[in-house]
Amino acid sequence: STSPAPQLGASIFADLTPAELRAVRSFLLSRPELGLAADRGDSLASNSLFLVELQVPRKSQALQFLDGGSPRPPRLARAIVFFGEQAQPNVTEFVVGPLPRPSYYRAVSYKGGRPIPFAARPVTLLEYELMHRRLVELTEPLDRLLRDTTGFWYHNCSQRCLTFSDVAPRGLGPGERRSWLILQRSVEGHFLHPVGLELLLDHRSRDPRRWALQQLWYNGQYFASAQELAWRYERGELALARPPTPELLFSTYMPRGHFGTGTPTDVHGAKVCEPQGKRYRLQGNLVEYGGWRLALRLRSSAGLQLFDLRFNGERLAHELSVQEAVAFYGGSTPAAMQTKYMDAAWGMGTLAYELAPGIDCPEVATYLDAHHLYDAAGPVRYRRALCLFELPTGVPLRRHFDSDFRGGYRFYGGLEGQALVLRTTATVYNYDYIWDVLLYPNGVLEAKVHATGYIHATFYTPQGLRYGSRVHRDVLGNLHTHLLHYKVDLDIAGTRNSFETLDVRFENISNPWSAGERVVQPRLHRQRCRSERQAAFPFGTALPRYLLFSSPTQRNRWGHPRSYRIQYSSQAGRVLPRGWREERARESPPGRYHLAVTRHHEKEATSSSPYAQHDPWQPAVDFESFIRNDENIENQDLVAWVTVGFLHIPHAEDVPNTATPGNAVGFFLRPFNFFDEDPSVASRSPVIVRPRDPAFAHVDVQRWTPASPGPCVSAEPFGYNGTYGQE
Ligand SMILES: Cn1cnc(CC=O)c1
Ligand SMILES: [Ca+2]
Ligand SMILES: [Ca+2]
Ligand SMILES: [Cu+2]
Repeated sequence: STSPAPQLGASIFADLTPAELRAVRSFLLSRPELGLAADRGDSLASNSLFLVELQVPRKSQALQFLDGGSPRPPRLARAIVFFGEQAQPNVTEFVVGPLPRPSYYRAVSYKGGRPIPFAARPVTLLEYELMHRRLVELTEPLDRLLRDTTGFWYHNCSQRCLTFSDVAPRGLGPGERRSWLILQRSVEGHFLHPVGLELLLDHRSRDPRRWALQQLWYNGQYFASAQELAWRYERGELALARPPTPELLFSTYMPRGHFGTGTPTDVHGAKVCEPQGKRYRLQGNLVEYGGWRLALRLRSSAGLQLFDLRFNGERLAHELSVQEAVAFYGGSTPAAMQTKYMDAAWGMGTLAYELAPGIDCPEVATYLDAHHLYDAAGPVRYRRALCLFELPTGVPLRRHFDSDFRGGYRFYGGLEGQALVLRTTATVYNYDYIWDVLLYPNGVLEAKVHATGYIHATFYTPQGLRYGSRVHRDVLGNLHTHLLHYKVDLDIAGTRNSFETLDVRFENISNPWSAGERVVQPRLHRQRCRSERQAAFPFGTALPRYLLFSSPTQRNRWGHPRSYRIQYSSQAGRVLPRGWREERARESPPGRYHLAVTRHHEKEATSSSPYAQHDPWQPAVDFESFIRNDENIENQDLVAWVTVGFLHIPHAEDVPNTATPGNAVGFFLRPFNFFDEDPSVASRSPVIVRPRDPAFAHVDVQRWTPASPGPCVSAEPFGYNGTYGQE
């Protein structure tokens, strides 16, 4: 587990242990003035503790401690309470401390200090259970219709049951809480089995008896009530959805069909092995590998959060973390057109379910459990929520064959390619995101996310074809844009940095060595961004190709400012037209921008919140306010807010699942004149081969690793000839 090893600096960023989570819960429950219910019972009109997690130390305190001299910052917790019992129900966040024996708490607010409306809270398991119970009652009039046309039903069901997927936002303006629900057959892969009925359930009241269906959509038509729909059915006035055909379940992983070649797939394929053991070190939440050293944790809201990222002892970033994942859809059904998912509100960080060895991570990976106190009466253990492993990248980190162009060579040099992978997943209902951070021994860090799992699908009608592909008889895969948001608090050779872009412009000059001729060629075009507005790059405009964070004072041996570069692998684009009334909110967090560079402020710790999904119109964290004051960003502590993403137009091959190849986006952090040469020269893994005689009959192999790696790699010892020529 990632429980803190207190002697290590990294431990100040370690997630709370189960004992610490329990201590915070007991302390808050013991405060009579908070009136917290010990168990959530059956009522939404109670005061309940929703979340407890680490309150990350302030950056200034953390650095003073990590860089020596100052005492360890107090260990604090963040707690979210739903005050549902009050006349004016609300959500309040608290800081609780000090751990391990808390003695105080204080309410805290987001920048701007706006109270968090009760209607903005995430949906709890209790609310889902109550929604289900109410739906059993409300769908009773539809029993016959559902049984006849789908072969499944909701009311009084023990087998052949229907289930639902709910979409969000849950309304069209602040304070609303009414959700469109997509009814689906409860079979393996139910997300691909919409039955053609969508229901709008108003569940705003704290009293579920007052919850009601406001509208229904059945096979292309709207109805004001379940009774109206049932009545139209009884009278034979409905265009009916067709019952399912008794074929193999198309949404299953069960194999079917054959490949066109005889490649065996019933034996194991290639595997990762560590012939001489692990080369990385994990102590508590501290990871060390190939020059890298960092602290990790898993935030309940958004997941992976790394701190104090260093290479060769030098800090490169204070923080690198996932902030939000959004998916904005289009469609002809009400649920599809309403779907703008913002996954932090669905507890994305807690949705890191068990990783399967050999599939989700190599067998040899190290697996870590996580503990979350999120919508539960105590800490919940998530087995194997995170893994780390050294991965052969399958491509050399660098190599050169130095040909003599006469059938021989002067030398061959190669450095095998490996990276340490930190991996976790988030299964946000239908979708599975695989979050990776890769550490390469040349000082490069890659953040990458793969999308897989089931598409969010709706019932096929011909009108749907404007919004996606028909992927089965009754199923439309709706188009959507995925946006993934990261915070990168780069500290390049110190906390004071400047930001500039570098690209090329073409110059047209007279040719200095041939009078009368012209030379057209690229030259460097450098643009220093002096303020936050200048460093905000909206979608729809070309992102300069080099985005550089530099030290204002330190230069490398060759006189260049020591810099790191952010390099994108992304096809993110706009999800709503600018200016549309919900654009500001719905694209917030920083979904308007490929990149925004802001001044670091403690009050701007995250770009999203668990409340963004349910109150996108007045977001608790208004990212635009981070840049609205257009602060100077020269020689300041800077934070990069990075958005990557892609447009997903589902297609037949998204069945049964979206596949990872081609569905990965991310970014690299790459040194750019930060070092004097490639720091991977420190690796002892290169192999150099030199011919020993002019006939190439013998070679000298120079290496710093054993000639034969060990038992799990082919027994053939290393050999190299290097000559080439006619047979
Ligand atoms: C229900 N839900 C919330 N987010 C998702 C993932 C994207 O489609 C699903
Ligand atoms: Ca600012
Ligand atoms: Ca910084
Ligand atoms: Cu998708």
